[in-house]
Amino acid sequence: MAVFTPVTLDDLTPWMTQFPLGKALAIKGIASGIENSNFFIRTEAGEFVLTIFENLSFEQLPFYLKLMRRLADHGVLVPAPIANANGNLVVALHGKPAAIVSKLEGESQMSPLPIHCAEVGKMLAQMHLAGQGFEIVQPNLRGLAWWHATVPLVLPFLNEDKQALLRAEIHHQDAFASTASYQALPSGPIHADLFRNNVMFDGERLTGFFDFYFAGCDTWIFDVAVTVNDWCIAPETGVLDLARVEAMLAAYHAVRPFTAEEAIAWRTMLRAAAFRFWLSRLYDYYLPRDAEILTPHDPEHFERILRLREAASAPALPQN
Ligand SMILES: Nc1ncnc2c1ncn2[C@@H]1O[C@H](COP(=O)(O)OP(=O)(O)OP(=O)(O)O)[C@@H](O)[C@H]1O
Ligand SMILES: N[C@@H](CCO)C(=O)O
Repeated sequence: MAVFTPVTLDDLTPWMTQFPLGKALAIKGIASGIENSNFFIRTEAGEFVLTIFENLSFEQLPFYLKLMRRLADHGVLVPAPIANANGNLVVALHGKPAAIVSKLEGESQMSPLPIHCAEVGKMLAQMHLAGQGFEIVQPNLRGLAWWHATVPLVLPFLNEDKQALLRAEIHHQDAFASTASYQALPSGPIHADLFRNNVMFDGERLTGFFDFYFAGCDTWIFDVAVTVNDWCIAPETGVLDLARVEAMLAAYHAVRPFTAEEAIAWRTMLRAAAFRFWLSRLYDYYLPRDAEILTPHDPEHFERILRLREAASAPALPQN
């Protein structure tokens, strides 16, 4: 159950009159998802998704909604936010921020083949390029500063071995973040959570990226690493599947060539991407917010991946 704020058709009908979508005809809560209240809605203009944001504020939301609007306008397949009569993309519903976006066709591909990974790599590169020059700068709120704030909170729950791993990795990431190679990495708005459950496919055709609510400004190569660490692994072990890694990286590189600094950063970024989700999963596991996280994700999955990425060299990035 992921509807924290219920909405009925009677609630929706007067609220919808501010949107150019005709009359509201039906509303249905979406069961999956752990962050927000999501609904499929049908209006005279078609099918849409209504989201009520449970944790993000009115101040934070324009970054995400305007970014999605910009990406959609540049031909990147993402849900297009719908503005109300005053041009606002975020409007209060039951006292909380809410937005309507277009509904993507298709479903998540949880057992991707190299062809799916290539589609994701290509669209990810297109997304990075389309985000260049985006006027709102909001940092990745799960970046280095958040890691430093969060590591001390989870350390008391961990055994010595895990504590040592967490400490050593944040030290390694700090050291790399101060290098000239890191400073030279291309950056801009990134999705930052492009897991398989945040992409839709219709067969082999990618129909869209969604769930942009962890997006922020950070290095593009970190976004690639997050994506590879979920799409291109054996799910039980976290070991990289070379055919899928190569398919994703080659497709990305064909649209937006990797730089020499990114090749230097690659292995550290794969570790950073594993570390980020190990840490957030530890935090959600040991310090859950109210009753919202009903089934916390398994932290050990990303601990395993971090250990693997530390121990073994990563497949090289393509270079021109
Ligand atoms: N624009 C959209 N088009 C089609 N389906 C959507 C769209 N947005 C959300 N959904 C559906 O709603 C579900 C939950 O959405 P979403 O993943 O954004 O929720 P969430 O609360 O942020 O969850 P989580 O953080 O666990 O991913 C998705 O798995 C998807 O099936
Ligand atoms: N993708 C995150 C959840 C937040 O969307 C995880 O698997 O830990």
